[in-house]
Amino acid sequence: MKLAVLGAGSWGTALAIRFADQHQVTLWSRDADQVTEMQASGANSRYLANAAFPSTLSVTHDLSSAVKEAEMVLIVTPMSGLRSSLKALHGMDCKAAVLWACKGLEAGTMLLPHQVAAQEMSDDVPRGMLSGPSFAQEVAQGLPAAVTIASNNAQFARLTVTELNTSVLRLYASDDLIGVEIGAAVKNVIAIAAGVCDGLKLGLNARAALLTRGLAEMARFASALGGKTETMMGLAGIGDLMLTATGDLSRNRRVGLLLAQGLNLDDILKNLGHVAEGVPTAREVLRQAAELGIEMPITAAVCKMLFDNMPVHDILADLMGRSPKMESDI
Ligand SMILES: NC(=O)C1=CN([C@@H]2O[C@H](COP(=O)(O)OP(=O)(O)OC[C@H]3O[C@@H](n4cnc5c(N)ncnc54)[C@H](O)[C@@H]3O)[C@@H](O)[C@H]2O)C=CC1
Ligand SMILES: O=C(CO)COP(=O)(O)O
Repeated sequence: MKLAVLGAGSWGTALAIRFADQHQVTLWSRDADQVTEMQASGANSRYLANAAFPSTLSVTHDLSSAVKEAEMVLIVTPMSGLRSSLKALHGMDCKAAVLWACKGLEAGTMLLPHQVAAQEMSDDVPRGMLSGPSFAQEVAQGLPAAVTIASNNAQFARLTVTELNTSVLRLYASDDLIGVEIGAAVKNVIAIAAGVCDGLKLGLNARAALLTRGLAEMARFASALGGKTETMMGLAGIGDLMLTATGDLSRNRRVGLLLAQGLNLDDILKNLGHVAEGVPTAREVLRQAAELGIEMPITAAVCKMLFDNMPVHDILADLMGRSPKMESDI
C-alpha cells in the first residue's frame, strides 16, 4: 500500500518508520529546512533521535506530491493541526482514506477529531483513529506494542488492521470511535495529574487511587458523549492511561512532574520541545463536562493547577475533602 504520513514530529516519524517495513511511505513535514536535514541524514534528529529511515521511506515538503498516489493518509500532527490538514486534503480533492492519531479535543470548539473531520471531509471518504499505548521511541525501535484503529465504519476498521498489522505493532479494530477518541484525550489530562502526584511524592497508594478515579472520569465522559464505557477497559482507555501516567517518556506526565517542582507552565511548555496535548485539552474537557452536567474533579483540579495558579496543596485538600459517595456512581 502507498501511505502518506502528515506531521514529522516524534509520532509521525515513528509510524512512518514502522509502516515502511511493509509499505511505501512518504513522510510530509511543513518545515522545509527539517525536510532538507532529514533527507541528508536519513533520520529525524530533532524529534526522534537514533531511528534511521528505511529505504522505503521518503520525506517531502510538498503536500500534493505526498498524497497524490496515497491510498491512505495518516494525520499525525498535534490536534491543533488536524483541521488545517483535513482542509488541505479536501482542497486537493484527495480521496484516500484518512486515519488521524491526534489525541485531544480541539481548542476553542471542544470538538473530538471525528467531529472536526465531519466538518472538513466529504462523507464518502473512509476515516478513523489510531490510538493506544505507544511511545514513539519504542515503536521506532521495533519494540512490541499494540494499538487500536477505530472507525464508525467497522468494516473499514477491520480491513485497515489487516492491511497495516505488523509483527511488532499489533493492531486491533474497534467500532467505538467516540470512546477511543475520548480515551486518547482524557488520559493525557489524568497523566498530568499523575505527574504532579509523583512529583510531590504522595505515594503509590495515592497514584493508584488517582488513576482509578481518573478512569472513572474517562468512562463518565465517554458515556455522556455516546461512547462505550467498555472501551475504557481497552488499549485506548486504561492501556494508554497506564502508559502515559506512569511512563517517564510521557510529555504530559513530565508537565505534571515539573509543575510539582513549582515551575511555571509557560516555561515548562517552552522547554518541553514537544506538544503536551493534555494542557489545551483539559480546559475543553472541563467546559464540555459542565455543558453535559457531569462531574470531573480530577480534570477540574488539573485546570486549577494549569490555568488558575492555585497552590497544589489547596487543590489536593479540595479533592480529598469531597464528600464520600458510592464508588459505582458514574
Ligand atoms: N509521541 C508519541 O509517543 C505519541 C504521540 N501521539 C499524538 O500524536 C500527535 C503528534 O504528537 P508528536 O508527534 O509526539 O508531537 P511532536 O511535538 O513530537 O511533533 C509535532 C510535529 O507536528 C508539527 N506540526 C505542528 N503543528 C502542525 C500543523 N498545524 N500542521 C502540520 N504540522 C504541524 C510540528 O512541526 C512537529 O513536527 C499528538 O496529538 C500526540 O498526542 C500519539 C501517540 C504517541
Ligand atoms: O500518547 C502517548 C503514548 O500513547 C504519548 O504520550 P505523551 O504525549 O504524554 O508523551
